[in-house]
Amino acid sequence: MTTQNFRIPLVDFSAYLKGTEAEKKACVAQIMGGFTTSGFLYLQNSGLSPTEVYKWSEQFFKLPLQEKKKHPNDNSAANRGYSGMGLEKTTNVDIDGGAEAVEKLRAMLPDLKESLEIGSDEGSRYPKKPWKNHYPEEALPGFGEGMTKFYAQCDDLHHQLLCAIAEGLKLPKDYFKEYVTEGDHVLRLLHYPSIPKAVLEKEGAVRAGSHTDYGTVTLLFQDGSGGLQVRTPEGEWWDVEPVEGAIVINAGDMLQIWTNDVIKSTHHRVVSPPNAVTQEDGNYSARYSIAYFAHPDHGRIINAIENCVTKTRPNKYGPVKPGEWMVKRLTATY
Ligand SMILES: O=C(O)CCC(=O)C(=O)O
Ligand SMILES: [Fe+2]
Repeated sequence: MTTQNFRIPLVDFSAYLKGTEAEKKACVAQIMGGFTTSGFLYLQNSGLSPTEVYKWSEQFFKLPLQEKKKHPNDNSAANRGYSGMGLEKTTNVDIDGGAEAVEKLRAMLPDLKESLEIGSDEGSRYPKKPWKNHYPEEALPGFGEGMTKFYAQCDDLHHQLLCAIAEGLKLPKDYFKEYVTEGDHVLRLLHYPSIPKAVLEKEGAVRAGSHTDYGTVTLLFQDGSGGLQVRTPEGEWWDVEPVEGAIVINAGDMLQIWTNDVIKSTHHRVVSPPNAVTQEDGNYSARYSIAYFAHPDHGRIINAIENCVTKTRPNKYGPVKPGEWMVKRLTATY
């Protein structure tokens, strides 16, 4: 593949949800076009709105640091709670170099962001887990309820996307369904604080370092700030400009492993926004995003799908346990 056929299609998902058979088929082809080239697409008319969650997110990050620190994300297996500025270093150097390589990178180029990770809550939909979410209910009553609702809505969209992907791979529509029942997904609220222009324009400075995501797909809601970039096969950085009302969807490592590289889990990062207007004080304004990392059930085994393995495309990855993959990568990057 070359940069020439690299694309991030703008997909009207209502064609898949409510269209005729022909419209559905065309929509599936568009989705696969994105996932098999750039690994990214924009999704419109998904029925999902992040407006309420953005409001909660702004309120959460405005809380005093000592309040936020009452809810630390200090356990990679749980992956729930607050991470302060520069704590996580999103990168892939862990895969080859391990935690030590990440540590070196973090010292040089810390990520300029803070985040709150949220997992599934025990209830009618998901089983009990050994960990609980850190909801700042005292400071923000209703926060937990809002997150639980949005988490499930994102999961519904995840299921619909997996059906479309299965169809695109010529598999039964519910092929993936049995692998995604336990709610091992992560909802992450992200805040990239306002920052002096000079800091972000320093050589190598990033709001979030280059990395791939770990799961099936990521649903990414970004505000109008810009700065998200995806890496082309030639190693150039391609702007994923914000499109109002559209969700950015990208494939993660698990889909790449499952499909033996037919679907791409592409490197992406967040840098200084290309069209940003600086504030009067010379700062870039704050950026908010919300990411939903959908994951297969952590205890399952993922192996290459049969029709993605051919003589010319031999099985590249061994069997992988999603939970082990994620903990290994999170342990190194935090
Ligand atoms: O904030 C963004 O736009 C991207 C964040 C991201 O890629 C991640 O958290 O994995
Ligand atoms: Fe990411």
